[in-house]
Amino acid sequence: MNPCIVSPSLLSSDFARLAEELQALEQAGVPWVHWDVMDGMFVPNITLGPPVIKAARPKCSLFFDVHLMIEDPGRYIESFAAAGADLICVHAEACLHLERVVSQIAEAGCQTAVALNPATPLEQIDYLLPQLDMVLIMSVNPGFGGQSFIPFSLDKIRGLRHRLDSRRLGTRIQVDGGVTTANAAEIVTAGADTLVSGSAFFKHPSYQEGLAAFMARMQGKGGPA
Ligand SMILES: O=C(CO)[C@H](O)[C@H](O)COP(=O)(O)O
Repeated sequence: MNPCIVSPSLLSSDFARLAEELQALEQAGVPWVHWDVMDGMFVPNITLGPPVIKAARPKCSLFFDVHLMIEDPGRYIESFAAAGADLICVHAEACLHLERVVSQIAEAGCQTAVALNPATPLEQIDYLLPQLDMVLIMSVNPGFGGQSFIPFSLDKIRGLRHRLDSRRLGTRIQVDGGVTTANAAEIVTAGADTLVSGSAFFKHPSYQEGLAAFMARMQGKGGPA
């Protein structure tokens, strides 16, 4: 399994102070940040696009984990890559030709990832697993922060961990939605190595504390929830 990573979801950050937020996260030792890109079509919410990511890119060296919750994302892969994405994640449900879009991400020089909504079965990406750097298991229906973790997601994480290990694949398993310090250990025990957290992470008085609390839980050391 890969080393555990926390990727705070910027959806819960202060967008009016985005550059300062990124710098504070970097200083706290956070390795990745998760950008939630929403188009008001694939999900019932609208957030940001390539110009915001491009403006943020020179402000920090954080790994930009870009989650596209948009229809037909193949139209925008090169724009997000040029804006500074390190990893681009597209939804299986949003792509008519998923293999083509994943190849497009790799050709654009980014790490590749596919997200599955809670009700989408793992079988949809079986053939693609060797081409993926990461699979994102959505543990809420995408669109908004602050929702509750859907319990059957744990079974899905276990199923994916089994599929990856039996094929000796080092693909990361990311989990997004309702992830807190109270359930982080259970999610990692199920097989995930990359946790996205928005509301639970940003509620910590300092990002250093937030990161320490999540890492302690992910490494099975307990600590305050
Ligand atoms: O993709 C998302 C919503 O679609 C967010 O990344 C996710 O919901 C994070 O927020 P929280 O940790 O508060 O659930």
